[in-house]
Amino acid sequence: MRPLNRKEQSMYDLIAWDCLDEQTIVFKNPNEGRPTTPYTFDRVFAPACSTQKVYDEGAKDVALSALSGINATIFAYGQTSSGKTFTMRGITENAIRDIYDYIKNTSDRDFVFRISALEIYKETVIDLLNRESGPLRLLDDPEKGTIVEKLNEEVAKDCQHLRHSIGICKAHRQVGETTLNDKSSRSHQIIRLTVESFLRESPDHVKSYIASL
Ligand SMILES: Nc1ncnc2c1ncn2[C@@H]1O[C@H](COP(=O)(O)OP(=O)(O)OP(=O)(O)O)[C@@H](O)[C@H]1O
Repeated sequence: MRPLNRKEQSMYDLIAWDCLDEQTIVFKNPNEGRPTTPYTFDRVFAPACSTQKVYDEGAKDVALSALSGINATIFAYGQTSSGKTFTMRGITENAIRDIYDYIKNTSDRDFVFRISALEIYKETVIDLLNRESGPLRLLDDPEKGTIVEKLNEEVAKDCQHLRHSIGICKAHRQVGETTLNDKSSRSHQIIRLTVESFLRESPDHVKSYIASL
């Protein structure tokens, strides 16, 4: 649950749900006489929870599992203005920090990161790292599944470079207004990070491959 934003506070809105515990929320029924139904989740984060806590307890393990070769996805789903963009930004920043801390502490391996980012807006797929490329086509590949033709994939040279690329995606996203959110994303965004890692003592052809990136 997110706290009320400035606009909602200025309109004296009220939070409609109570967190009973870390798994349960219940609708605050204005008609006290009628019982309300509790809804149970794996984990509920109350409005005062920091994004750091949401990341630590809800996303960190998934983000770091990618470093051990497991495909991992973190996604936010919900109605307009529920806090998806806000939360995903915090999660992405925390994940980048932890990934680069992991690299620093893994001295026997070299890592290569590639980033790609797309936006789906009104049925059109756009490359967020190269908006000028125009709408991209989706193709069905019998082995790889759905692929996005000509989607740019950049090698992230270091942490700053990765943050810079994510900043470009943020700047390139469509923003509009909905009745509930002045800065609604009005679109879906997918950021993909691909990780390759090699033992430092790799054969020469692997070292020259890394150097060529
Ligand atoms: N955890 C939070 N703490 C404080 N403010 C928040 C939090 N989550 C969201 N907000 C604020 O609530 C508003 C709506 O959030 P956000 O834009 O992230 O929603 P959204 O789900 O991405 O909406 P849309 O689908 O319309 O793009 C913004 O003003 C944002 O700053």
